[in-house]
Amino acid sequence: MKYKVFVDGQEGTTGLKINERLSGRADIDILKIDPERRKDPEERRAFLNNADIAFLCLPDDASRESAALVTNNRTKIIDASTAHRTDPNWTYGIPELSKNQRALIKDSHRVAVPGCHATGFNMALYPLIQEGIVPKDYPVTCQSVTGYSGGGKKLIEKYEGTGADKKNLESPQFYALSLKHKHLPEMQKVNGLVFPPLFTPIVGDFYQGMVVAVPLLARLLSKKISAEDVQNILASYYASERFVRVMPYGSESYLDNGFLDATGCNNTNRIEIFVFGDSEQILLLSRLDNLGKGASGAAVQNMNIMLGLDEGIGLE
Ligand SMILES: NC(=O)C1=CN([C@@H]2O[C@H](COP(=O)(O)OP(=O)(O)OC[C@H]3O[C@@H](n4cnc5c(N)ncnc54)[C@H](OP(=O)(O)O)[C@@H]3O)[C@@H](O)[C@H]2O)C=CC1
Ligand SMILES: CC(=O)N[C@@H](CCC(=O)OP(=O)(O)O)C(=O)O
Repeated sequence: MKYKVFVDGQEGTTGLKINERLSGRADIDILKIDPERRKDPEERRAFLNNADIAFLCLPDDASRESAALVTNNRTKIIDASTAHRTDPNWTYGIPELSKNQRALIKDSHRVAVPGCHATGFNMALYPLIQEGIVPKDYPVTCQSVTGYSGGGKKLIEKYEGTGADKKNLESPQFYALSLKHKHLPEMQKVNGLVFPPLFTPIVGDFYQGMVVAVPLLARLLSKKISAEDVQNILASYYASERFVRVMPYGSESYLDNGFLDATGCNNTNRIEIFVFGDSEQILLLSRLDNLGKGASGAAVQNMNIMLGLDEGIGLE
């Protein structure tokens, strides 16, 4: 028996990647909607309700619409958008987050794939909140450097399209300067933070890959702890996770003459967590592929879990 999978948003950046990841699989039958009718709600309703698994790779409003179009209780939905990430009726799709999360995902019919920045942020910070090291009222800040595919077709067109004024795009650019980035609600909720983090993302002139930084001041933590201790804690927290690598403390050998590039996990479902610093300052850095563990890789990992399969099938 093959599982019937429908990708709503099959022509988009995330949809195409999911198709790529699933196309070689003998256990999956991908249901293809006529491209001309891909935005027609009635046609989508038919495809959505015929699928065992429906991936939503759509803008938020269209994702909400698709979720409402599913009227049977069999189709399982995996939503890559921001629409349902803090919705209590949906399960947050980071299986490695805690001991229970994988089981919750397995039993769920509605899984929200986390935002790419939020994935790096949550996976670095959550264990330290759980261990009572970072207090929930800590004044958390986060910086993140990402490739432009994170902005989907519109931002790709801006960087690659003909007629684009490339001059402005040569230097990395700060964005989301309203300080209301769409990932903030999930960053705050997952960790139970009292205050939203101060989050400043930066987009650069490269296609994919990202590094998310969370700096911590040891004197503001709940326990006396050094960067090396934090690395030990994260390494044991994720010790059995195949897609999470907590890099050795002081991992100078993973740097290129002191530089850390954002593309080191590209085309994988891997996340690498680095810890730098000393007994006063601690810097957590998560490196991942925004299109891998930050989107389509995570979506497929969640699907494998929801189908009761080995979660690594089709993932590197
Ligand atoms: N890119 C990334 O790194 C990540 C993206 N995401 C999230 O995944 C979702 C998809 O993002 P991404 O793939 O980058 O976006 P894209 O803009 O690349 O793709 C979105 C696709 O949805 C289609 N679409 C728009 N409205 C409708 C509709 N009403 N019905 C059917 N299809 C529609 C678009 O059509 P058309 O081809 O005509 O534009 C496009 O093909 C977003 O919510 C995004 O936030 C999540 C994690 C990472
Ligand atoms: C460069 C860029 O604009 N990136 C997007 C995030 C992409 C992502 O993965 O977030 P979603 O899953 O919520 O789309 C942004 O920061 O809004």
